[in-house]
Amino acid sequence: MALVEVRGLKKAFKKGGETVTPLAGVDLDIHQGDFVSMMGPSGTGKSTLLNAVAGIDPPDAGTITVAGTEITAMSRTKLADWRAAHLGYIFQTHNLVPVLTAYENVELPTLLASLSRTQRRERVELALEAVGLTDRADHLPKQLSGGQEQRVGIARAIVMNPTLVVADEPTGSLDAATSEQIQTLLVRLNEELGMTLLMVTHDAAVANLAGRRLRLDGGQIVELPAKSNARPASPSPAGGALAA
Ligand SMILES: Nc1ncnc2c1ncn2[C@@H]1O[C@H](COP(=O)(O)OP(=O)(O)OP(=O)(O)O)[C@@H](O)[C@H]1O
Repeated sequence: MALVEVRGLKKAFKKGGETVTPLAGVDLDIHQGDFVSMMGPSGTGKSTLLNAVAGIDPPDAGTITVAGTEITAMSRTKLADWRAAHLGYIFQTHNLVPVLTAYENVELPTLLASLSRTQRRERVELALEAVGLTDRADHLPKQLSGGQEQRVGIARAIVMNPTLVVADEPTGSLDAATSEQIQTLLVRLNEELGMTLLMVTHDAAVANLAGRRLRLDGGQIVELPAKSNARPASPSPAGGALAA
């Protein structure tokens, strides 16, 4: 059984007098340890699919099952609890709370879980270490570079050792050098920490980091052939250092 099973997913929006149908019966399997990228024309529905899989925006029809739990059958309240425990979301812009330090921003998701102070501290320290920012823990977002802010956002996404990490244009607002740092980090999350990643990007080079590349167009998913220079699928077990 795949880690994520999407079946017959449909979503339409009314725009003016028209109906747009970004998802017209999408089927998709994502396996444990996959790094999957998704490209496609602007406005085609990539974020709509990502947000459905993330349990943020429910579909009109179809089912999404993650690690055996059908999230499309959950109430809004249960879904919020599920997201807190199982989902990491990496945004295009980091969305850090400006008055909190890097440490406190990463700590936020842990406050929703029943963890002791020591367990919380261990998780936050591991996540900051994973993104190479241990020495910036006490800095406010305005004291960090754009790349460091994005790394804090990534640490916050992985601090609960999520079942699935989704990323919507994670390098979209970064300069080329900073984008490369974040690309390296995404590959490490997958290869070294065994995280399962679903990433939307407009950048073909970033999409090519992934072991599997998808294209969403006309409401359907197309699996692109593996690139000859693509990295092999990661064999590493889920959890890695953050599993503690
Ligand atoms: N809440 C909404 N209400 C109405 N229409 C919406 C809503 N959300 C998305 N849409 C429409 O659905 C379509 C798909 O949007 P979506 O943001 O998923 O595309 P995308 O592929 O992620 O685009 P981009 O690459 O530009 O980010 C677009 O036509 C968009 O305008």
